Amino acid sequence: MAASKALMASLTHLRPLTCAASASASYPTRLVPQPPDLIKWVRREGGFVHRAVKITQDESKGLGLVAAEEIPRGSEIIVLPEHLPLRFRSVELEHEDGLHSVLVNLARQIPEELWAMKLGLKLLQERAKVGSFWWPYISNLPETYSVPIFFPGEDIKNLQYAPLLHQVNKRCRFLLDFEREVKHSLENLKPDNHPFGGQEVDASSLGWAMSAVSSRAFRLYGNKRIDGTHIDIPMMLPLIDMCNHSFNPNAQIVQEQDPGNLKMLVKVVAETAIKPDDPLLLNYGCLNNDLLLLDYGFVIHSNPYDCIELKYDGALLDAASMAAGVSSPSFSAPAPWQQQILFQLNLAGEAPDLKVSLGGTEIVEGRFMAALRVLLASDAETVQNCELNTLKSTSSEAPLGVANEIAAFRSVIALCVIALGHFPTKIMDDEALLEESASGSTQLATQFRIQKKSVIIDVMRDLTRRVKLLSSKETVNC
Ligand SMILES: C[S@@+](CC[C@H](N)C(=O)[O-])C[C@H]1O[C@@H](n2cnc3c(N)ncnc32)[C@H](O)[C@@H]1O
Repeated sequence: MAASKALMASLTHLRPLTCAASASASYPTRLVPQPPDLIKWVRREGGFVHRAVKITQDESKGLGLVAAEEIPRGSEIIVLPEHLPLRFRSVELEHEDGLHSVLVNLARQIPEELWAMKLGLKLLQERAKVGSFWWPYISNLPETYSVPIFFPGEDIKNLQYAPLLHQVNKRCRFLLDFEREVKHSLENLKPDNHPFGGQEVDASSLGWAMSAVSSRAFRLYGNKRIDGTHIDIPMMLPLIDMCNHSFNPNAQIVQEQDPGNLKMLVKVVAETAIKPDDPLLLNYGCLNNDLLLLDYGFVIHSNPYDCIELKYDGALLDAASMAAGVSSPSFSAPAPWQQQILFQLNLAGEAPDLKVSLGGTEIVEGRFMAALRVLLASDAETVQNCELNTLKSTSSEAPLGVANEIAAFRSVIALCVIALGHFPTKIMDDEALLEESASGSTQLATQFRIQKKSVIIDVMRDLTRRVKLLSSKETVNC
């Protein structure tokens, strides 16, 4: 079967666009068994790769780059000339004698939040083309991705966290709908006009391309707008995208103009001195585990940016604050002056944003903190004498008095208890499951939900400490 597929590909000058079933999450195989040497290719194409750079297999992160010898701080590690990054250039595509205007039209149907699919179309096109300039790069890409759109249904449920389930379902639904759109646009196209050389494209190959881009592309400066600001463009950066992620990176990406030809160079520069055998690590962004799992297929233990999302709901908040000892909270029936502040916080009104978060660097999202303080206060004047920014900040010390602050923190603690109770399993059960030889996706889903529960527990700990501290202090008024 595989041999006949390969034969077909060579006869038709095409490469098949399939997405293999996921192997091990940490060791995904590459698109071809022995892909070309990426470092040599980058150098051959006029790029620079520091002699210390080697590609190696990391224990849990797939392939990665390491330094074989010391690299001093500030050194250039990789430099890519302008023609190596892979990007979606609609203007160029439209001018290619109408051949790929199909791609441009398809790209227009992709919602902005799924930008990775747009560049994914270009990646699929290049993957299908024999003789593609980027084949040495594309053949080095993983064959499978550990993102949840490829999880079995049971493991999507195993995430146990509604906001992420919603995002995963949305992406799966999009891929199925988009598959139909793509098939429809490709119907009756002559082979010469077919952007994928006549090959079938389905939800699985679209998912492969979207995940390849979301887990590897970087959003960099593109051309300048008239006002001098730069357009943000996602690009796939050969070799640079072999760097794994850390919130404490030792390297960073910089863009510079080549003084010779004024073209844009993309560089990786050592941010710290890098010791022999150290991995070369970039920071993909201050991302919570939802985004890391959804786009990159991994989660970070004790991620300082991880948070949980809750809906601002008056009835639930009344229940939580009553459980915390507040006698008659007014969350579901705010006074007009309180309602007015909720409007300002966009927690009430015609199109309110009711998503609030706990955890991360803020502990309690500013808008939510202000709402709690205001709704638990009884004196309009004291509240109106306070700046909204002061009310939003957890580091402002009890701006409406100690009793108010304690009631607000206790209400959040009670809310955390309710949120924890919504998870069908306890951390202990999850940890026991991880001890068993569960599949890669079950392990990822389990690690994800353990981290979410840990965020809630950490918020409770932090707020309990604050309540204790406040209880021992005198009343502080704004
Ligand atoms: C830009 S690529 C890096 C190269 C990749 N490891 C490979 O084998 O091609 C990003 C992918 O690397 C893996 N990765 C990067 N940083 C990681 C980390 N800190 N923990 C776990 N996996 C990581 C994830 O699979 C992610 O989707």
